Amino acid sequence: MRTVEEHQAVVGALLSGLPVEEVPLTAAAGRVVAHDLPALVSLPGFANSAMDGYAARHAEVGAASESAPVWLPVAADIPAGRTDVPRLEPGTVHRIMTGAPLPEGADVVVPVERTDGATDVVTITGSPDAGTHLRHAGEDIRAGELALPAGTALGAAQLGLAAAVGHASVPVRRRPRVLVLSTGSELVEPGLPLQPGQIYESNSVLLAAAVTEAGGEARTLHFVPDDVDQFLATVRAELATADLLVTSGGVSAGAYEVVKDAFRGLGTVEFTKVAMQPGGPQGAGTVDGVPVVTLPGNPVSSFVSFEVFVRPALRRALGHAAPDRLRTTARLTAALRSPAGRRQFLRGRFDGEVVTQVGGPGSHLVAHLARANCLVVVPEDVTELPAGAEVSVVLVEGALQ
Ligand SMILES: Nc1nc2c(c(=O)[nH]1)N[C@H]1C(S)=C(S)[C@@H](COP(=O)(O)OP(=O)(O)OC[C@H]3O[C@@H](n4cnc5c(N)ncnc54)[C@H](O)[C@@H]3O)O[C@H]1N2
Ligand code: MOO
Repeated sequence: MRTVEEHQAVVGALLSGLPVEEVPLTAAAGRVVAHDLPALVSLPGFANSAMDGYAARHAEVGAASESAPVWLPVAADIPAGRTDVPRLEPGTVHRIMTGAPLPEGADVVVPVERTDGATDVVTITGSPDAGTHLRHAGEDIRAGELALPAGTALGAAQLGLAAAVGHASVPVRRRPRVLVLSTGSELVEPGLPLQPGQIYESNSVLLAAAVTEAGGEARTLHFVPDDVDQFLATVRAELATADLLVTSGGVSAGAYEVVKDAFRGLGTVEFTKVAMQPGGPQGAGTVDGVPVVTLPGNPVSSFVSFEVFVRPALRRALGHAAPDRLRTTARLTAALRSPAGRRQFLRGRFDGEVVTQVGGPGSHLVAHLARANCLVVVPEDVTELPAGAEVSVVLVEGALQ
């Protein structure tokens, strides 16, 4: 039996770094920066005002108060975007707006609230300290400094920064194209009537969503019954355009294990057992040179196997600096048991402090899975944990929501 880490290494080795493409910022949400991106300009690009008010010399306005106002002529008006800013001559102020370039000679901005707002001669009834409400050139980042290191995931803030420092597009790794194929003669498309003994096919929806969330481009093939020829024909019709094929079902010990039966003959996919639960029966290899990972059919097993093996491999191929989920430790609200010799990935709900198991260990409990926001990891050599014990928790999608 393989350890979790051994099988992670096998799956990880199947996928290599994806080619780099340049995409416009508007299409780059969720992608991963492929090369270090420097700032093309400094931020701020020039000294500017942080407030709407009056650019002044502190020596001339610092003593202003309600009882002893200071009156000064307004020599210029500087809205944001003005490019020809005159120098601030002694004995004058400039009306200035937030983000507008600070005139040379000014060392304070008096907010409009501390004035009468006049545009000819302004009455100043108070002043902040020298240097207040000024933003300095380059205080956030300087031109040439590293803005976004390779491996950064592009969320809202990172995309905003990329634009702010002057990039119109970003180099990112191409999304891996992942084929998803469910197997099982009991499966029926949701929306159609069920006969006794049939169930709705759910793994392809689950896995395709997981692929997308991991940064891949999922293509769901129509599920196939437990028929080796039909399965192989379906796979081969599409495989050439894929970076990875993920199958579900047909890998355990029964009489109709379509995935195992179809791929074992090729000699390029290895079927094995991993010391974990759920997700014991696993397979990985290549078919016609294309990486293939065969996940067990129980929905929770498919989900957990994807989380443990496929997601980190996809994210590594995408160049993520942090391919793994965030983990934390939390205390259990109730005791639990775990089988010896297998790492358990129990479903849990973490509230930011403690964690509660959601449902039992059964890998068919998909409704309970949908209520969980984390996986509680119980090591192979631990069989019992009391309430209050500290456990390792993997925060899966929706954690803390
Ligand atoms: N004698 C043994 N039986 C089983 C073993 C074993 O070692 N010896 N392993 C068990 C474990 S653990 C798992 S996990 C499952 C894995 O089985 P398969 O990968 O072959 O999956 P199936 O038998 O096709 O299905 C299992 C279960 O999941 C349902 N299923 C399958 N595909 C879907 C789908 N696309 N959508 C929704 N539900 C699906 C299926 O109806 C079964 O109930 O084997 C155990 N048995
Ligand atoms: O190991 Mo299976 O994946 O529990 O249900």
